[in-house]
Amino acid sequence: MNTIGPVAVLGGGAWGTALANAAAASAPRRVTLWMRDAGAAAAMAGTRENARHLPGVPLHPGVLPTADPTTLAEAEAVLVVTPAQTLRGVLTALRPHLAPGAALILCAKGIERGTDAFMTDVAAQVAPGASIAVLSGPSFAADVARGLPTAVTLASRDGPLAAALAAALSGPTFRVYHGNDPRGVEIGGAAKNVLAIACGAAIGRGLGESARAALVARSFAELMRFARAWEARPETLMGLSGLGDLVLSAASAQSRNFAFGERLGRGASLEEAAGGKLAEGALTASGLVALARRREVEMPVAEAVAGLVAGTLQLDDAIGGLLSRPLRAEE
Ligand SMILES: NC(=O)C1=CN([C@@H]2O[C@H](COP(=O)(O)OP(=O)(O)OC[C@H]3O[C@@H](n4cnc5c(N)ncnc54)[C@H](OP(=O)(O)O)[C@@H]3O)[C@@H](O)[C@H]2O)C=CC1
Ligand SMILES: O=C(CO)COP(=O)(O)O
Repeated sequence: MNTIGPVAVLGGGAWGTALANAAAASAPRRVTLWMRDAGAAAAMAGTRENARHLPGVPLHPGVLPTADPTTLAEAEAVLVVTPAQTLRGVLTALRPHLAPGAALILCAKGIERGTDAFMTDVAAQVAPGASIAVLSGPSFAADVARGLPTAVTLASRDGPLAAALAAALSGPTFRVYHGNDPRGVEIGGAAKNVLAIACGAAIGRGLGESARAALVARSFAELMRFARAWEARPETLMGLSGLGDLVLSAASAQSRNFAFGERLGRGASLEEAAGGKLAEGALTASGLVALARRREVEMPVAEAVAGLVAGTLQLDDAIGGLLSRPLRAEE
């Protein structure tokens, strides 16, 4: 039974729009899609399309695009879908407009620069006492929006809440599994973006499919080591939000992180490689590596990406560094 009433989505990008559509399609309910730009919200309300971030996808009739934060008060669940580096600012500004009991479902994939904080920690600081969940997994916004089969995970320390939220957002082709290891789920989402950049760079540099497969496997080993050190459950990382999302993002040029790495591999500058698009991994690499070092976790692939995006390491040196590491037992 679907027991969650009105839903709000913060952030009118590709993923926010796709999730707003999914939330409206899963039950007859109001879905408020909050955007920072009143003009863009009005245009979307008129054309019923997010022409900038998700062109060609009709907005579900149940979705109300708006820039007015006072419309958020009725929401029982709030999906927070602005980029990771904006979470603190967006939640700080909008928290006073949210119902005190509203559950926060964090959908950005990243680690905060400067503080190296996980998304759940940022949210807990800004909204102490709020029920917090994380939604992540292999899911391109365009695929979800087109109704292609997709599966994600929604996790909260409050297991029954996670189950209720997952049921409330699931639809015939959008399958939302649930769990109680939000740390594991957010680690998978944040780290896979960094590791996908490495896979893109390898392909862009012409290293071939065998190299990509090796990188995926060694990246996954890094992910597991990191997760164990940061008190996440290994099984979580073996699921949709870890292995599933790593495989998707490492294998598809549809991934902005992969595409960013691929362009770097072909010799583009950092600015050219970004091409004005969001590549969360480039912003998260330094935080991931800092957290890994803090708990003495070896992450050579993530370290290489952090060096590349900081401009302190050249790609061929990064490749040489990875290939000349001492051979050892696989673990
Ligand atoms: N796209 C995808 O397939 C998926 C994305 N994600 C994750 O979702 C998050 C968002 O990605 P996505 O929607 O694709 O990104 P987009 O680049 O498509 O959109 C980002 C949105 O965030 C808005 N925004 C940026 N900064 C702020 C701010 N300070 N305050 C309010 N709004 C802001 C932008 O507003 P404006 O339009 O005004 O610039 C834009 O609407 C990322 O962490 C990403 O990793 C997760 C799964 C799938
Ligand atoms: O997280 C995503 C798919 O699960 C989207 O990946 P990109 O941000 O790399 O496009």
